[in-house]
Amino acid sequence: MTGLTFTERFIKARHDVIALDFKHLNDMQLKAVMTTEGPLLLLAGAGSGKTTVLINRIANLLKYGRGADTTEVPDFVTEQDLQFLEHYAKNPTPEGSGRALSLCAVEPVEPWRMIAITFTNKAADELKARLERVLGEGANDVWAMTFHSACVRILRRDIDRLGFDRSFTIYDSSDSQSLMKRILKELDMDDKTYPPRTLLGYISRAKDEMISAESFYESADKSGDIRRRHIGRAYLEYSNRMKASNALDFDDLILFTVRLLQEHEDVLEYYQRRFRYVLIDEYQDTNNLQYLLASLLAGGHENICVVGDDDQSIYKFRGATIENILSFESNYKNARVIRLEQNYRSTGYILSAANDVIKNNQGRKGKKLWTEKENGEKLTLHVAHDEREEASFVTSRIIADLAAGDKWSDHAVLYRLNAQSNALEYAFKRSGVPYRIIGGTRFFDRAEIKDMLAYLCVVVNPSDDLRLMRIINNPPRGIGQVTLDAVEALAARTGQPVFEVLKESEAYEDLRKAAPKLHQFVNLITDLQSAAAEAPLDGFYDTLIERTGYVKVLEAKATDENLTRIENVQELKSNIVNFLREMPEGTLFDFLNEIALYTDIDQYDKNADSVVMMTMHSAKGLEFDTVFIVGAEEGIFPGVRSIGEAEEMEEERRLCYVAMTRARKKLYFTAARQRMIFGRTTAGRTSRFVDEVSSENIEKPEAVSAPVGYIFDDGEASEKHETASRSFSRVYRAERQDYKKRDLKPITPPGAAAAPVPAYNKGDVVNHKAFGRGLITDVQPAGGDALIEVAFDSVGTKRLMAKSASAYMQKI
Ligand SMILES: Nc1ncnc2c1ncn2[C@@H]1O[C@H](COP(=O)(O)OP(=O)(O)OP(=O)(O)O)[C@@H](O)[C@H]1O
Ligand SMILES: [Mg+2]
Repeated sequence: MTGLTFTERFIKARHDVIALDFKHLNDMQLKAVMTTEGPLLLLAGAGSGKTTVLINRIANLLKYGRGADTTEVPDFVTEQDLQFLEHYAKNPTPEGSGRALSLCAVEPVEPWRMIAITFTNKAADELKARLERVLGEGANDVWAMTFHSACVRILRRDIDRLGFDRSFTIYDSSDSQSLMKRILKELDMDDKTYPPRTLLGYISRAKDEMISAESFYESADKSGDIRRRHIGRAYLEYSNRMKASNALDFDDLILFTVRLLQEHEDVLEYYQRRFRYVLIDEYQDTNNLQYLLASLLAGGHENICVVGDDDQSIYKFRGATIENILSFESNYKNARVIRLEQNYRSTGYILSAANDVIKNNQGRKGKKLWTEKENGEKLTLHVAHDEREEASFVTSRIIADLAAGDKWSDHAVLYRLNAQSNALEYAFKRSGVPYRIIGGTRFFDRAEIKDMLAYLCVVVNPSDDLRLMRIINNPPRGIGQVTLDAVEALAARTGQPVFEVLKESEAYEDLRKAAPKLHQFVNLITDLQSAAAEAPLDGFYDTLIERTGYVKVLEAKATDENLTRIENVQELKSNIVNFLREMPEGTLFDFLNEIALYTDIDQYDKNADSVVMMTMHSAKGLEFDTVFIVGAEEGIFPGVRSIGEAEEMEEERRLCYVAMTRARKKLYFTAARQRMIFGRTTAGRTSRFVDEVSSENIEKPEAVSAPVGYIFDDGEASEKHETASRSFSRVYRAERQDYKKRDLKPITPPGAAAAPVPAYNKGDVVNHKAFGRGLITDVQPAGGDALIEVAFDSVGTKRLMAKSASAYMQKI
């Protein structure tokens, strides 16, 4: 150690000791973990360990404090200590670890001084879980959460400064849409000319640029452009209503937090002082507001670490801008940039295929990932006749993998559009494949769940007009539409929340007749409020069901649909119970907070063994052994709208890159020659992205003959195909209708209709490829097929369709 000062020796020894703790990382990753002070951009490709670095960086800060930037030696370190460290770095022993830690932990950072932001709750949970594994309880105090949850926390504390009440409610996108629909009606605007979704898109973009409703309207008014003026009025009205209901939408959460921090210096100072370290994952997908928020939070210490990949930017349509990542170096003067190039996730063929695709994009920084892994299996392209054959291909591959020892949850099916999940769901249900669908009609989107949540919200915040109007006559209380219109008109005229109008209903001429009923409703809500204050949440939920009579009404007319609804209403209680398990002191208020932030990804519980289905967008950051990218057809993926639009096409290609790089070992592309989607038949040739994969990386069927063109309606499609396809499409539609009517009773594939039902009988012992040995306990004829119930030794009882099951299940 000659030539080095005591300090230099200490710094080196400390570095080496810490490195022992992170020896699972490569050199560049370790460097990123040890670079704790100042702005740092980690720009790296998919699967190169960005998120891994983020987690280890937090672990390092919590355990040792500063990284390689330490310049001071703590007073208490003696020459003897240093010699011990130098020796320990080379020959670590379990006995020495305590002493080494106490010497190296220079300034361990308190967990609450860190905020780590990711995009999905799932990712945030994973972050917390991984931190907990490394650090135990202490990890709980790290703010590891989504942008939205962080904002809710900040706003709950100080939103009164912006003239809102702290008990504000949060509107999800469908709440916003209902509100917008109502506004359009009142403003006499045609929702065909001004689709609510489009209007909300404008509003969202305006918010992202921090253009208030007032100034938007003002400039629209001056412009003389009638359309813009209408949009401005809708925006203005929307803002006013939100304010009156004390409600915030998802964009507001971030916008208001940014405003709060910009307008109130003491609040800004509080957070800037508090958060010494700000870390952000998936930085390529931040929009302007999120960028501002990150900059504000990090403004004090400027210890901001952002990680991202310009090739994975897939949220341009939401206002995300790659600029945020590309201009990081110019925004922060002392910014350091670390690049990672080794991919640890995927096998050689998969990585090489992903590189084949993404290299076709022009505007990119250009990087090439490499892997030490074997080449593995080539990609597979399967071209099916239609979406149902595609689905059965996926099913059979998954079941074959199960037979070979894989788990269901090793498999993910990714699609471009939620609607594509339908055919897959049917196939999975018929074959007993457990699956989890993320997105689509989510549990929380069901009408009955929205009703129950509306009750809960109104109990907490009776000024929430939108939700109150949803439940005021639901279940029916004899309050007619005329009365409801009058109530709303009065609320609008007097500028009061609907609930206040109801309370004084006899004072208004228009309401006098209905006043007793309206009062009953007011009493119901106030009673529920006191019940909520007294009972624990789960007990209160029972009271709510009983007092509102919601379930009783459904029971009175016990159709299948109503029974399912009752089940769902009950199922919400499982959420409450689970919530209370996690947070025993949790209040109704806390529960609603959590629910309001459920995004699609949250329902994906990694512990439950099931195949995961989701859009490619939702798959960001996740990884699976086997990935199916379904619907790889021109017009579906890439979508029609991107065809002929260079920029959009690049975004689709990035999405393809994201999807492909989710796979660890096996990657399938599947396409259908014709497809029924949104009630129409489409036909498209195989996706250009598949063509871009070099032939040495993918196995393709010999001759892929496919029609040219993208979307036909049924008539056109049948002209271009043989008569068979016309009748197919009609049969298929009819069956599908039938299927809907009979709920879960199956549809029969065309041609298979005449196939005999496999002869399974009650009492037969069977062997199923995926589920193993089972005993048939029931057989019921069902629309030309049979619904059989099998008690399996391994997975318990399952209900399967005989025809689908026969491919995987033999009598023994
Ligand atoms: N140094 C390493 N040695 C072994 N495995 C690693 C290493 N670094 C990361 N991994 C593994 O590689 C996989 C991908 O890591 P991670 O999810 O952190 O990548 P990422 O860059 O965040 O990917 P994405 O761009 O998809 O978000 C994970 O399974 C992780 O455990
Ligand atoms: Mg990641």
